[in-house]
Formats: sequence, structure tokens, C-alpha cells
Amino acid sequence: MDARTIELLKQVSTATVSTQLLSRGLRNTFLHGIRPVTAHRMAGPAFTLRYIPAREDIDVLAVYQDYDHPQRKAVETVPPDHVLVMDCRGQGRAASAGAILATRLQARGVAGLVTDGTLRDTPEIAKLDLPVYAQGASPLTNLAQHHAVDLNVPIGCAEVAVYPGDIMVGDAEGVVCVPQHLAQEVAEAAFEQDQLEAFIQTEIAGGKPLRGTYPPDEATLARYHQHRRSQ
Ligand SMILES: O=C([O-])CC(=O)C(=O)O
Ligand SMILES: [Mg+2]
Repeated sequence: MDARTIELLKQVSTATVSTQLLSRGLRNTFLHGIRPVTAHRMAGPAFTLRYIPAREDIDVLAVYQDYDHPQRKAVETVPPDHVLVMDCRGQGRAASAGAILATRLQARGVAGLVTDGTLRDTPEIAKLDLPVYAQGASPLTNLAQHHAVDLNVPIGCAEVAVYPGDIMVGDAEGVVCVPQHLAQEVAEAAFEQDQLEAFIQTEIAGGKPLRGTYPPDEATLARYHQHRRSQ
């Protein structure tokens, strides 16, 4: 993914991105119920980890002695500038990762962490510079409910299809998944829409009515273009 696309997607709002996706026919792109744990904007290609339900005879604490446990392997193999996205089937009774793993992701230059489950050690995670999104907190370690199986396969995350390489965009409202092949055109169009909407909001704040302003008529668009030229 080219650097300009990622830079633009880091600046635009998820609201605008979701509208641009809707205008291209895609309605199910927002990870509903997933909230920011840290307040950092995010954009980067998805690298995925899939969990299935745990089984008591397999998922015991001793499995953590294996450095190649898929959860640990995911943390050590997600490429820098990618977002680690975890499929927990929306189940949050046990956490999908904690502060030590999140800190390792930050140290490796990873672009973010997203789970449709929960995280543990969230007071420590909240202090990181890493963009992190989850449905909430749980102190219980993952294997109490989850069994990590696959790396970098298509997953469901909060009922949204996430294919490896799709661009995960996060802001204060949450996370939108942008299909890889649409990322560049959506980034450019979203940047334009955000600039126009910022102008419209200024006009509305200044007392203009909705009619003629939102959506903008020709006169408002002419004022907008004049404003852009004068910048
Ligand atoms: O058990 C876990 O999920 C890992 C954990 O606490 C951490 O990364 O600090
Ligand atoms: Mg921990």
C-alpha cells in the first residue's frame, strides 16, 4: 500500500470513510461495538489472528512455554506498519492479549491492535503510543476461552469480513475495514469530503441554514472553491 494512501487514511474520519464505502455499495465495514483503548489514529494493512473456542484438555497454562504459540507468533511476525486484527468471535469473557504483548507490538513498529474480544492489563495498555481497539476489558488470560489457531487468514472481526491486507482505519469512533483494492480511491475521496464538510460546518456554525448549505448548492460550492483557492 502506498504511503500517501496510508497518510490520507490517518487524517480522515471513519464517518467519512464509511460513507465513501457506502457509495461504492459496501454497508458492513464498521466494527460495531469496538472502542478505542488508546486515543491514537490508525491506518495500516491487516495481519490477522484467528481464535476458536478453547477446550479444557488442550488449553492449559503450560502452552505458554512454547514461544511459537500462535498468539505469541502473531505478535512476533505481524510486519511493522501492519495492524494485528484478532477474531475472538465477539466473545470477551477472556482477554485476547495483554500489556506485555501490546508493548512488544509497539516496540516492533506495528501500526495497531484490534480485537473483537477484550484485553487484559488495560490500564497499562492505555498508556501506550500504539493505537488499540477492543470491546472492553477482562482480566482472564485468553486460553480460558480462546484457542489461537491461524495467522493471516480471512477472519470475521465484529461481524465484518477482514482479509489480510485490507486497510484498517481507526479514530475516536472506532474502526472501519477498507478493502485493499478500494483503499487508494477511498482515501483520496474521503480527504476531499472531509475538507468540504469542515467548510460546511464552519458555515453552519456561522448561522447558515441547512437548505443550500448541507448538501451544498452551487453558491455554497463556489464559496468553498474560493476558500480553497485562498488557502
Ligand atoms: O495472557 C495474555 O494474554 C498476555 C498478557 O497478559 C500480556 O501480554 O501482558
Ligand atoms: Mg499481562
